[in-house]
Amino acid sequence: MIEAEHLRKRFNSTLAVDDVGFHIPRGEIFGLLGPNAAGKTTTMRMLCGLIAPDDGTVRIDGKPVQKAKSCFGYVAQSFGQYEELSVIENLRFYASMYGVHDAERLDALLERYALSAYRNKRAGTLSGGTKRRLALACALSHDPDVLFLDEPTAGIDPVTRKQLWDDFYTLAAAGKTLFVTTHYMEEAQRCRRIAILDHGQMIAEGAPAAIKSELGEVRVFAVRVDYDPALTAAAENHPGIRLVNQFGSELRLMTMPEMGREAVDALVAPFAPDAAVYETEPNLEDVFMALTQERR
Ligand SMILES: Nc1ncnc2c1ncn2[C@@H]1O[C@H](COP(=O)(O)OP(=O)(O)OP(=O)(O)O)[C@@H](O)[C@H]1O
Repeated sequence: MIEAEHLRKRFNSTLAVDDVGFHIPRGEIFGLLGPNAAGKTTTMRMLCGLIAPDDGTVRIDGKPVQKAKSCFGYVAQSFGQYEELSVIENLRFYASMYGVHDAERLDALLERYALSAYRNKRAGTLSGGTKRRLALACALSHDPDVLFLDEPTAGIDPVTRKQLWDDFYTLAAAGKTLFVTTHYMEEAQRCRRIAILDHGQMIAEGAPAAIKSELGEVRVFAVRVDYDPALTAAAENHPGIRLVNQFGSELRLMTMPEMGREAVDALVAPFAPDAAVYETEPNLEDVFMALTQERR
């Protein structure tokens, strides 16, 4: 449904996107993950035809992107609706841009995205979650096959985020293709496939579970210990450790395969003699941090 090949975009001295491509079939939710300034938004804007690539091609449903605009909807990172207009006025406006004047369809969208109660409220007065639902309803007003969502749940609480994701799954199950950029591991984990972008380059692509194999042979140990700067420094300076990451009361250590349990115990003991240490599987955050930090 989305075919992008060898995309490249430069802004003055910054090579924002460097030879990026992917093929995304109908009905898939594809996530583009990367740190700040990795090139996610620039990639998405090229996919939508909002900016032209310096190199490379984009086809949506087999058509060049400029001829496929009615096939997709775009939800920008920042609220793109008119704050002074009411919810229904915004929806009518977006629908009319695509030649849709079907009042029943718009009422159904308000109902579907729990917006009926806010029908005549000014968009600027809505909560963050309700604004996201309005943006989604506007992007879907012409019933597109593809939806581009730029950080769709940034700044949204976990309950509202889950509700939005339930909506995304419903759309994918109905055959829509969703392309999502995100910083959140939990969100990336929900995608069928993801690509990790760093400094404009794709450094990994695949199903979230499969992408862990990009790390090669590593072991991950979790130490039940509160943050201790001395232990963290010792771990960071240890030649057998690839990644050190504190999560609340758990210190995660990604080690080279030859560094085993005894060596981790020996490292931790002088700082936290009673701390429980156990071996675990790498999670997506471990993969993301290791791949992006090592490039730095
Ligand atoms: N219009 C522009 N003019 C100049 N530089 C730009 C422009 N748009 C993006 N860039 C640069 O291109 C690089 C990639 O930016 P982009 O916004 O695509 O990254 P991102 O991964 O979406 O980041 P974030 O997660 O912070 O939104 C950055 O260095 C940014 O400063």
